[in-house]
Amino acid sequence: MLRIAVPNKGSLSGPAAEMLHEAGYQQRRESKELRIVDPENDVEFFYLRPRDIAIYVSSGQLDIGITGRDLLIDAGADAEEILPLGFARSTFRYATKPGTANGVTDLNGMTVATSYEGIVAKHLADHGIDASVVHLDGAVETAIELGVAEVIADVVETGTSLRNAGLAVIGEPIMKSEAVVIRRTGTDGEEPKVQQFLRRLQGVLVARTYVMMDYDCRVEELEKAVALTPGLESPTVSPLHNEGWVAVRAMVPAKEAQRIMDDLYDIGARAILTTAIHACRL
Ligand SMILES: Nc1ncnc2c1ncn2[C@@H]1O[C@H](COP(=O)(O)OP(=O)(O)OP(=O)(O)O)[C@@H](O)[C@H]1O
Ligand SMILES: O=P(O)(O)OC[C@H]1O[C@H](OP(=O)(O)OP(=O)(O)O)[C@H](O)[C@@H]1O
Ligand SMILES: [Mg+2]
Repeated sequence: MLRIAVPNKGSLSGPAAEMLHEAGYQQRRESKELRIVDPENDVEFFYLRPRDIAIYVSSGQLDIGITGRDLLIDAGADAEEILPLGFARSTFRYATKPGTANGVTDLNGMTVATSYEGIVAKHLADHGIDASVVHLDGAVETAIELGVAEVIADVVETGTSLRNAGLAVIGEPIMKSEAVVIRRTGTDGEEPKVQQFLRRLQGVLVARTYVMMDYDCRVEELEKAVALTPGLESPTVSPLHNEGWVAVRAMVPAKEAQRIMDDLYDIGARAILTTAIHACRL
């Protein structure tokens, strides 16, 4: 049975449960459940603190886990990313009151407050900066106002928390993060159960980002039309009863669907329609 760690709380837990549900896996019914077995899919889910997931996976007790890239790196555990999942996107950045510093090279001798001590200590060391790091559990934006630090390093999503605290980011992002699937470093990547789990999640990602597009066009315009809708492998082209016309079917990125429909219309395609993809195996 595949043993999988999933976040039990915080920004990652809701979207992770939703994605697993879309991939056909049973999920817990109430938030106090710490572990459930999904016998039909031969999987057991362990609901753990997102920050701890890399540690459990690196210990070898659990096969794979879902966590944030930033949390994985911060843990410094023996685990590696195998599939980015496209949700819980954020950047990790330094921020100060305006006028305190302009970038990491100005941080010598300062104190940096953060919940991600592993990332920050390494980043400072990599840049040869001698600064102190104070570990706080959360709400680190307040640390500057209360005199605990001159600088913070924290997750930034919309930037609202920083603005509310009168802080501004400095320097380049330390890293970009999103939810990721992880496994113990160096484990067998070909394990069929793991591969099947990854294929299911990839199927959800594709179903979320692509739509199916169908249209009719004149044979003379087919090459131009196919250039607009190349599909993943190649589009399906079927003859129509009316001679000189074909029907074309291809997957297109959902974000570009409206523009592609306009372009197809302009070259004479008609009856252009899109349908949602519910599930997929590439
Ligand atoms: N607005 C956000 N706030 C916090 N984390 C976010 C946000 N957007 C994305 N994330 C990602 O979610 C993960 C942090 O989740 P975690 O559960 O540890 O903290 P949280 O969502 O702040 O919850 P809590 O503060 O209740 O512990 C990180 O990978 C982080 O990059
Ligand atoms: O850029 P934003 O959209 O404002 O999001 C980022 C903020 O959200 C998180 O805090 P959270 O609310 O989880 O509280 P915490 O700091 O106590 O974890 C994070 O630590 C930042 O403070
Ligand atoms: Mg938080």
